[in-house]
Amino acid sequence: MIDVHNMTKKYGKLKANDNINLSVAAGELAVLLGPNGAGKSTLIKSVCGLLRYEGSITIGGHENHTVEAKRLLGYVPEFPVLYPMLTVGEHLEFIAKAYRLESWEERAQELLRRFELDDKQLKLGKELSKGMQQKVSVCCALLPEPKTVIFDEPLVGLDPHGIRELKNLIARLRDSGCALVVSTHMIESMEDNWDVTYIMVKGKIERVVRRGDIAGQRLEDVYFAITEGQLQGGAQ
Ligand SMILES: Nc1ncnc2c1ncn2[C@@H]1O[C@H](COP(=O)(O)OP(=O)(O)OP(=O)(O)O)[C@@H](O)[C@H]1O
Repeated sequence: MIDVHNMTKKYGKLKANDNINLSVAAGELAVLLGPNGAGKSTLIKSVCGLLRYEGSITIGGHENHTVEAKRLLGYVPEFPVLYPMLTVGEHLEFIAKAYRLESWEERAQELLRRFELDDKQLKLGKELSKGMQQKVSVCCALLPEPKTVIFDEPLVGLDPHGIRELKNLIARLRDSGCALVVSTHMIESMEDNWDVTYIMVKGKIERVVRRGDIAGQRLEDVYFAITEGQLQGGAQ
């Protein structure tokens, strides 16, 4: 569903993403790990068509800037961007109209209930706390029932109820055949559900780890072995 092929993104002379190859199939959850500045958000923004890059990125076989690709893709950014003067309910209505959804109201209510926002529907974007904004951002991304969803640090700022709900929702999306990418520093939060993990260091994919490859080991331990080894390697 998501295919990144020989993708490089430069900011001036800096290669924030250096010849990245990544592939996520339907029903697969890919975790993206890496130290601060490794290039995770740059990769995610490139996949979502928000940055220019060299190489190729397709979603469901469609070049990622096409309408067909965008219809398949949901994106939960690291920092939620809401319209300050739209209410919570109006955000969902806006998405429904933009995607020309039919019979969306029931789903919208279910999403809002799940994240305890059903009594906040008349609140304006600018009146919401950071965590509430994050929850609205998740509801907006999932309302069109995308076949691929990309989450950039989705659990940051959520309360314990929100964290549990989002983790359950991510597991359900995976079971229902969605291709998922989750970038996170909270490695333990994904221990139960991941299929493949891409570990990024200094703009490159340093290691691709499949669950079966590390039987008995914790993902966190694998991560430190690779990234701390790299830091020592970098000093050579
Ligand atoms: N708009 C920009 N202009 C110039 N350099 C940028 C820009 N955005 C990111 N960078 C640089 O690109 C590199 C990768 O940044 P990126 O935000 O992708 O890392 P990250 O892995 O998501 O980090 P974090 O875990 O801190 O969110 C960093 O060196 C960063 O300074």
